Amino acid sequence: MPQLVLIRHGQSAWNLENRFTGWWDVDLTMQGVEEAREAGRLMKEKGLDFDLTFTSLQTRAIKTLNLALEAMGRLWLPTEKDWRLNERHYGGLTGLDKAETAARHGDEQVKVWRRSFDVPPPPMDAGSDFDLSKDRRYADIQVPATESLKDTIARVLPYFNERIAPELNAGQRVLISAHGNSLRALVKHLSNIPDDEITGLEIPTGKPIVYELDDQLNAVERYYLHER
Ligand SMILES: O=C(O)[C@H](O)COP(=O)(O)O
Repeated sequence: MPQLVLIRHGQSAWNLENRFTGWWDVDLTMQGVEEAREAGRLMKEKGLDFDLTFTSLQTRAIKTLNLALEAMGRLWLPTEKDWRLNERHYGGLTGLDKAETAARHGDEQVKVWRRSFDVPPPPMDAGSDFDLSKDRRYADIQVPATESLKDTIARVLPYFNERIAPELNAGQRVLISAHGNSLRALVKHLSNIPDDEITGLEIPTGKPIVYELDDQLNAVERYYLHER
């Protein structure tokens, strides 16, 4: 039975500061580092092991993966990094304080920007302090100006189908370290969750989610490892 584990990065500096982050490359806090190590210890203690790992091009997810693998004695495992596992791009909200933005635009509007399925936040202005279009890691792609969850799914899913699903089908045990919304995209697909329900799913930082999949890669079971 194919085995897939998903983990959202540990607490980041801007999770702590309550700022919209998206593609901006913030580091883990000390708590985030500890969450990642604890996730690795838990996976080892529960007897989980992997053959292949995948992550985004963002420091917080890469570090979470490495800290968890280190705790498992598995830093040597192969890792593929791809921008398509990045967090949803937060557009012009990037860097803003979530509470201040709600005070200015209202809770309802901020809820739409954060949790609607297909309404993207306002686009980022070219040349903004948080514009990553000239970042070397994105030299080969068009960096989005903003993304809804639907837009995020439109790049996460093809990547999953092209690069990850064939490995699962070949019997490889896979660990993916990514972000709240890129993981929502995957959970929506694997667990067949409707558009209007997926936005209610909150994924906590640093808690491994275990998927037991059937041969068509549909979820037989999905659970948080710390709850078993
Ligand atoms: O990008 C961010 O700010 C967070 O990682 C996820 O934000 P959200 O909870 O608003 O989707």
